[in-house]
Amino acid sequence: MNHDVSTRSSAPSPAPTHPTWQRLGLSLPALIVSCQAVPDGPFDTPPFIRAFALAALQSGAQGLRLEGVENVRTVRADCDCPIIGIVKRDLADSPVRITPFVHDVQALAEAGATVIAVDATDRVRPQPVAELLAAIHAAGCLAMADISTLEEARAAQALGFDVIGTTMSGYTGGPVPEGPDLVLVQQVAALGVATLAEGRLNSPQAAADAVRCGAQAVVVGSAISRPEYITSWYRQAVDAAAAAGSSAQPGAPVLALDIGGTKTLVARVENGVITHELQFPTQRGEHPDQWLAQALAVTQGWPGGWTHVAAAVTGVVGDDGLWTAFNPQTLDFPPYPLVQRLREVFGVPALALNDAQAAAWGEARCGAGQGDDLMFVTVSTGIGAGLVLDSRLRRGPAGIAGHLGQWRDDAGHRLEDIASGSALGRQAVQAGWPGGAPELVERARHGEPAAQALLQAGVDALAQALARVQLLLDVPTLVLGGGLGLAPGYAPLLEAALAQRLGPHAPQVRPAALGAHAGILGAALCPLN
Ligand SMILES: CC(=O)N[C@H](C=O)[C@@H](O)[C@H](O)[C@H](O)COP(=O)(O)O
Repeated sequence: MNHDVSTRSSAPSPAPTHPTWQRLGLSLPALIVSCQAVPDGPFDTPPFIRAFALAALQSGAQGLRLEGVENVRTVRADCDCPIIGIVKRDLADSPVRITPFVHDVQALAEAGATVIAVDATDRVRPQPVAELLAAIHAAGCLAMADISTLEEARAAQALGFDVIGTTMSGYTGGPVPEGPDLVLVQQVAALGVATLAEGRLNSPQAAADAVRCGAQAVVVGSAISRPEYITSWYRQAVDAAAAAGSSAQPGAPVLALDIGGTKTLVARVENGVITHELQFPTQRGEHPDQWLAQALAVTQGWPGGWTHVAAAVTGVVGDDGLWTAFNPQTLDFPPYPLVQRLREVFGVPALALNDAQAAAWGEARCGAGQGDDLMFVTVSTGIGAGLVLDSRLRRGPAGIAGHLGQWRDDAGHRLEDIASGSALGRQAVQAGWPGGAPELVERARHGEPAAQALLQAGVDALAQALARVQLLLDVPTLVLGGGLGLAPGYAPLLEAALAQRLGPHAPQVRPAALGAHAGILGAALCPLN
């Protein structure tokens, strides 16, 4: 049976640009399935490896990664697809396991491997990586470097490897992380090399995230071809669900974080009441790992413990827990697996959501909108919103529900760039009022026509957007928060602008009741699942 898999992909994909992908005949992004059995487990024989391989190729995989010369030879007899071959050895004098010897390279090439992968980590090894690379190329194969750090990726690129995989990240010391190393995927892709994400892509979502982070191909192994691992993940998940069900009772203590563009607030919340809290500047330019490390450090001595950790953050958090910046001017960082890292750093179950969404939930549960469906709108540095509809917080699978500030008017201006506190502050300074937005509000209150006109223009832009939301959703209550939203005189202006557009159908405008704590309380009161 022949499998010309290079023509099998039905997914629309960009033309392969990197020479490696062209030589392999892969359409991108490519799914490569690693068919490796648990050593000495019930599937650890060439016929089972062959069956996994053929099943994968019949279902959308374009290539395979196989361990062992016999397995490569057996599968090659049945398919023409690219095969990444490796040999694993447990050596007494080196931690390197993947294809450590030149004779392994030669045997894999002879058995039919297209690509040969070697461990290219910076560790003690029996034969230099450069010798293995030369042997791979001499055998007419492509060379893949399995690396664990950006430095190793750079070294492999300099040596002339054809493709670099993040395979070894998490396996060179210390506990193995729960999820894939998407930061490394992103860093390697930025080098401009053919980038293959590999390691702990244990869900379709994780594989898709790796592609979003720049990988042109993904290797998925255990989640497809190690039923023993898959079974144990299910076992752990159902056990954890049972444990969370008993611990995360309403009122149980929660550690809540609110990570904003300028400051991070951390608090322990029990029964909806803040028992401890602390604030520190968000170090812009640092990696999100640092922000979590600082939150962990400052909460270390707090008594009472917590059942889980909940984060409200600026930006977007999707269903998969991946955190991305929506407006990099507010806070910029690479896509970050926030929920997973919270779990790892704090050692307890975790959830995360957008800060305005969290504030909406906080106001709905214990603030200005108790019992009502509502729209929460914060007019502050930016403009954000959150929706509680039919008593449920609407986040959306991508996490973008409520990102009102990102709306653009007909001229292409983003709402928060023309109507937020910082936008009006900039306009005030341009008008000659160095006190920015607060001075603008003050001058408008005292009847200065120029200040009134500026403020009114911002209010009108927001009211225009809110009127459209209202026509779509018919929300009875609009809870208004944020520095500018709560400034004296702002709410009546907005109310009037809404009434002008919606008449009796305008929502009732109420000031937010929880102030700076809305996000942290909302996150803390969010159900864990
Ligand atoms: C570190 C190491 O030895 N990785 C090996 C490399 O071939 C395999 O055990 C992995 O299964 C493979 O990398 C795919 O990863 P995952 O099974 O997590 O999808």
